[in-house]
Amino acid sequence: MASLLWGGDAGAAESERLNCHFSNLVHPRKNLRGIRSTTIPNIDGSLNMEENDEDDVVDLAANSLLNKLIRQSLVESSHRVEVLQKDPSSPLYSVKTFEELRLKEELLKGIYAMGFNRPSKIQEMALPMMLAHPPQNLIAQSQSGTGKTAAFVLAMLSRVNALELFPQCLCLAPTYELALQTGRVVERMGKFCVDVEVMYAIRGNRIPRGTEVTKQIVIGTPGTVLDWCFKRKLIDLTKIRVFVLDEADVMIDTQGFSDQSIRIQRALPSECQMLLFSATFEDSVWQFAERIIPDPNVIKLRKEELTLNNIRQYYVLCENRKDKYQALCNIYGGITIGQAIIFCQTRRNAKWLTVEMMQDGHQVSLLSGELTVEQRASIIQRFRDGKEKVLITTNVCARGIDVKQVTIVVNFDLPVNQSEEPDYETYLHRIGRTGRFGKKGLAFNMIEVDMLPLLMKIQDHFNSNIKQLNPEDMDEIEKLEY
Ligand SMILES: Nc1ncnc2c1ncn2[C@@H]1O[C@H](COP(=O)(O)OP(=O)(O)OP(=O)(O)O)[C@@H](O)[C@H]1O
Repeated sequence: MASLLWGGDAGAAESERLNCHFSNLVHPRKNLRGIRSTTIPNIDGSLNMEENDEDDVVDLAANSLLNKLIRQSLVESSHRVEVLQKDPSSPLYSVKTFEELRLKEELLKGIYAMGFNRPSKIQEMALPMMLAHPPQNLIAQSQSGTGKTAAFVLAMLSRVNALELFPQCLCLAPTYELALQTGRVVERMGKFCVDVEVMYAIRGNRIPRGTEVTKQIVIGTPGTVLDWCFKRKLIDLTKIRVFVLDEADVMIDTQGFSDQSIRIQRALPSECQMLLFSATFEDSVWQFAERIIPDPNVIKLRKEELTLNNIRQYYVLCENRKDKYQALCNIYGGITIGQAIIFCQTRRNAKWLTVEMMQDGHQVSLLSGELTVEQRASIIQRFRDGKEKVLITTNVCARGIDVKQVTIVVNFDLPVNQSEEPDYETYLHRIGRTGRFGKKGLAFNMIEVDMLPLLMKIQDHFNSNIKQLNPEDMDEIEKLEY
């Protein structure tokens, strides 16, 4: 291991940590791409919040990491699986137990030590294909949290030869932090695999030219991996047996990563097993997947259809921001609220509303884009645990984050795009936070008069009925139920 370090400085300590043999990786407190870390707002009443009028942009990589940090267990998917097998006559049954996969004893021990009892839906379908002889290529899509990482980690750990001291499995992830998360799964699942080691090809882990890399599994970001393979010649791609492209949807969202991944893939031997995973499957992801994975089996979960059918939508006409706040208080006082998420368009509005509500004695928390991912994860966790009943947020929370007990969504500001037109997708995703899994939900839109035409467009677009509510009419408000 000493040969992999580059001196006795702080960097060496970092490198030592990154190259360790399944040691406990400490997650470095770093910010993700696109997340500004300047000031962290105090939401404890002592408000030194800097005024920042920026809209928060949705960062796919940050959302993906956030989901991993707050997820405690498998997301049970009830969606239909579609399987397109490369060779339909090949007898690749799905499996119901891990034993049926004839995994190495030490892997079964690792799986059970992680508390897994049986394969998830995606694992049930994908593992027989991934572990088949000869190895088969696979493109797999399944929503976030359904067990994809565990599936391909199992495939990598099944195929490594601990006695051969060179990289045999290569996994590309879109960010430093996501690579570390995958590495942790390799560590935990491979806990009983003696002499199997993982190495991180990520920025900051600088390895001297000519160093011999002896670890069998390399996880990294495309840029650094490319550098290690072609410039520094640390990895011999012709010896790679399993190539994994994780989070393909996030990957193609990042400038340059598709091309870099394709360059790496082109240098792999034809017998290398190629696996691609993605939580979503838009056309662009599909086109990329087909370019990079030759002759694949395909597993897809049908998309979750977000609908507005079981959500009752209302709007309240207001003169200004103060007026909107008053209406919100009336609604809040008039009905029993489980938990509510309130969306604002800008950070400035979100902060203003947080202060107002706190001064009125409400327990609220604020989630906006300048927080680190770890801070956001902890806020969402507290909200999930019911420690706060109201979460005020910008668009950072519109997608992907699942808090089941939310019964009310408030659009304190309507979502609009840069051309000042309604942002229908975001509306659907915001409102879709409530009324999930057949439960009923309520949505309120606080509308200043000039925004009314936009609300009407939203109503037409979704062909749904958004009813006007008089915020002074407490009788009517009290009759609302969900
Ligand atoms: N068969 C299983 N039984 C029980 N828990 C599981 C099983 N497979 C995975 N998990 C757990 O479920 C959670 C989600 O799994 P995993 O991270 O593999 O999902 P994912 O689909 O890769 O998510 P993402 O799209 O965010 O990458 C993790 O906490 C993991 O430990």
